[in-house]
Amino acid sequence: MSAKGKLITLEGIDGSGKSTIARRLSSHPGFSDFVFTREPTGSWIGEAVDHAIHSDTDHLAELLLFAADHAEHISKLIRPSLESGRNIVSDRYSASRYAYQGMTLSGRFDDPLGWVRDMHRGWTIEPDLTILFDVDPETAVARCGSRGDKTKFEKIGFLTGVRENYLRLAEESSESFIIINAGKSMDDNEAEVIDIISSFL
Ligand SMILES: Nc1ncnc2c1ncn2[C@@H]1O[C@H](COP(=O)(O)OP(=O)(O)O)[C@@H](O)[C@H]1O
Ligand SMILES: Cc1cn([C@H]2C[C@H](O)[C@@H](COP(=O)(O)OP(=O)(O)O)O2)c(=O)[nH]c1=O
Repeated sequence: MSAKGKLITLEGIDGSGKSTIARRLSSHPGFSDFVFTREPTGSWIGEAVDHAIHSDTDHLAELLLFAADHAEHISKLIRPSLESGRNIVSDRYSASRYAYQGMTLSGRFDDPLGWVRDMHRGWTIEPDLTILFDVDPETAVARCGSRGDKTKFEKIGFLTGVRENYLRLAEESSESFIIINAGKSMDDNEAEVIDIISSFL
């Protein structure tokens, strides 16, 4: 039986440049045997999530859709790929929920980030490594300026809170988080991420 694969996740606020790097890695020869995936997924539940984030859906309902998409992602792709020894890079994963829904649900729970994290316990698969693309929200929003599929989350004030949540997560799980300064060029970000993943594996 082959050894278990590793789960590496890319996280950060909208416009931090994760998807650009995921796309570059997926065509890099050193990553040809990796599984590349993302959340929200392309499943029908992911489509429902997409509907939620482009409307004024109740925030708890929205969290539960994201979580349902995560459960489907784990059972259909993440667990089988890891068990067959494949390494995975996922553009967003559970920490997106802790950071974003930790913001949307503020006012509804005393510690929304902690509440959302707790509701994943017992069924999620924790990443082996999370690379946090840290960038200031002004830069991130400016980068997103021209893109057509803007979500309701791409606002400086909101993303400032999401960034704080990510930094809290990184501090609380420092053994599995690496923070990069994603304000650099795409080439520099790519080189740094390749270095991090190569030394991790
Ligand atoms: N390091 C960078 N410097 C300048 N622009 C960038 C950089 N990384 C990504 N971009 C641009 O910013 C926008 C958002 O990037 P994207 O990778 O989709 O971010 P994310 O997936 O984190 O939301 C895209 O138009 C992309 O071309
Ligand atoms: C996975 C996930 C994403 N999100 C947010 C982050 C994004 O604003 C949006 C996903 O849209 P997407 O177009 O995938 O954004 P990006 O290119 O920045 O990754 O949903 C959550 O709020 N919770 C989650 O659990």
